[in-house]
Amino acid sequence: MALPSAALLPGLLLVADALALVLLVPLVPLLAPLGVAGVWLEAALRLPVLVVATWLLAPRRPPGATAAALTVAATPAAFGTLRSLLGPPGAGPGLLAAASPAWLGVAHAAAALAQLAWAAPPVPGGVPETPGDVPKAAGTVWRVLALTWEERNVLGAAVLCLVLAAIGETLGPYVTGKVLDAISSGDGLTAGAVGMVAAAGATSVLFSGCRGCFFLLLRARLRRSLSLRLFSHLVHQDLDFFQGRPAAELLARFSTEVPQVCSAAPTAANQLLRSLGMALVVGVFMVGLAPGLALLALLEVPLGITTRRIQSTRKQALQQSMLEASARTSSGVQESVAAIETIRIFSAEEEEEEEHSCNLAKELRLKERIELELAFFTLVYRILHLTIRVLVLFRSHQQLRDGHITPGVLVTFLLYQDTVGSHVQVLLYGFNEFLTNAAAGRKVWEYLDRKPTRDIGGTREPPELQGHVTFQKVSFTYPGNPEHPVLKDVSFEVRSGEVTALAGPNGSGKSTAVALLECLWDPGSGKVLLDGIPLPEYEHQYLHRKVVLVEQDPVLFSGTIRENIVLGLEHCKESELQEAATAAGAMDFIQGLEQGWDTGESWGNTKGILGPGASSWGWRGAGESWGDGAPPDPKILWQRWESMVGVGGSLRSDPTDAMGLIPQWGGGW
Ligand SMILES: Nc1ncnc2c1ncn2[C@@H]1O[C@H](COP(=O)(O)OP(=O)(O)OP(=O)(O)O)[C@@H](O)[C@H]1O
Repeated sequence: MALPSAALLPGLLLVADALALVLLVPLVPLLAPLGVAGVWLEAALRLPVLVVATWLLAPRRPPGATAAALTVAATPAAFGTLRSLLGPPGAGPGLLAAASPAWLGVAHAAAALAQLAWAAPPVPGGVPETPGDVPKAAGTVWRVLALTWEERNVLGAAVLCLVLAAIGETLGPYVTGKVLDAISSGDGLTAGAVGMVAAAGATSVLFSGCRGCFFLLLRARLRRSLSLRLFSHLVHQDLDFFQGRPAAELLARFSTEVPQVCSAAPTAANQLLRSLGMALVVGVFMVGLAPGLALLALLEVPLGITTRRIQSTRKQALQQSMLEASARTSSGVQESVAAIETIRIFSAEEEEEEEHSCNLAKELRLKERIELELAFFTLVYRILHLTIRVLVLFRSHQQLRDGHITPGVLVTFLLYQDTVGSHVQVLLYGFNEFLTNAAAGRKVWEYLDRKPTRDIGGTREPPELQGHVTFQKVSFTYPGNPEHPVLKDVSFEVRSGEVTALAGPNGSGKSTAVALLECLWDPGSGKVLLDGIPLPEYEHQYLHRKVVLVEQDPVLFSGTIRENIVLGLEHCKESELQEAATAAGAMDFIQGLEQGWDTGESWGNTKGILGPGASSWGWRGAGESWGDGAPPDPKILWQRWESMVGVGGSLRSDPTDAMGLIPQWGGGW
């Protein structure tokens, strides 16, 4: 049985390293006197050999092979550095090439353990699996950065303000110190000195404000751009994309994930750039003051990064499950609100309550888990910080005793260490948040990657249509139910100027035939022809202006009556609008309304038109008994729920819910 390449990797690295060390033995007399620099030089020389060795595993080279080679090369050097910093006086770092072969084994075992902790943080148990298709979109971080780059003007302005505000902040104490020096040297308080302090303060305040404003603007623009892109992608998807995918799940992407993804880069840039700059500058000062102590103190950075990395991977997994769990809770609420009549008829209120309570409990468990892990990792990080602090104090005590540093240097160093510590904290936390927020967009990117498969690129727009429909040996199976063919070799004709009815038992495929005629689906085999031309050859908008469907349950969009009637008709004239309303018998009813055609600016207003008059239009729920007025529309209830509990949602209209009767046609194309 062939060993997987990931299992081969440690053995291969061990052999390659042993070979490299044999080659390095002649260099030991040159490297040993260099101390810490020597061990790092040795690591740098071993690294290319190790990296080249991993290429031998191609084409099944495991991901992370270069990182493994890097860890193996750096582990002995890092150990040697620590040993020389903390070990007994005179303890050198020690070259691996000069050590006994057992050290090679120990170094590789330590590196393998570090790799294991980095690469495979234990997957949190008891977390509900993500439903349906697991997010696969890769490169979420790069995609967030690419999205942010599209708003580079605003980003540039924000970063410029950030730099100017940081300069103002840094200059403030410096200028204040200079003024104090001038006062103490007897020059007195000059207008110039006061002006400098005021200018530094004003610069800091002004640009801090602008910085915040530009980052907020950036976030808003990113949100608009990503929401728009996602929406236009969704409305062009094939219908099978929407099958079995609750609307609330899709809406959760808009209400939760899009804002989270769009806040990733602005928040990170705002926090991280400043902290990175400050940490680097102060870190350089620390190295200048006491290099040995600085190396020891700065050990906190890689160890902190490792801890945060493990935490981040676990948090991302938990958060993904949390997002899925909230999407499921939302779709449960939406379903219950939409199907309230059915629930009432079956007196299933308690079952629904129970299910909702179960969904909420799952969410709560995940939330608790996230918070517990946060507390645990904060504790680990604090212990790490404290340990490094104690080690620095211990080492500085030795250096003070030996006269390598003065008490003044020690105090300055410890103050710097605090500053760097707080900025490193922000860096690690901010970076972790950035990764988590960027990862929240996996499903959004996955949706954006999905291309519709149906071709709607027809071009025919004949000036005249007879309206002669032919079904030629049409067979069709819904993609969501491939086992159950709905239409098998169906052929019939519908002639222009005649009223034709399709009759058949429930589920025999009447609505499906109408959906095929509306070009909502492509037949699996056979053809649907209009005037002898297959439907896909007609231009999309042209076809849908000519082939019209009146559903049993019309969908009412938010907006005015006028907007609902002219939906999809770009240049509809007033006379055509009135003609359509008169033909539908709705003219008197519309004219009787206080705001006429403009009634229903929002869903709240449409309540007023759900009356006996409206019921003749077949508006759902009209005139039913819901207490003292019109029935509360599920959409309104859902919106209220959304604003109350902070989840996204709206109603899904089932596009296949078509009337099983081909309506009157002929002459009116
Ligand atoms: N979107 C869908 N996905 C999978 N199966 C579907 C879908 N829509 C309808 N079906 C199935 O296809 C079959 C035909 O449904 P269709 O609605 O076309 O029948 P119908 O004759 O119009 O029924 P009715 O008289 O009840 O309206 C049924 O078995 C139905 O369950």
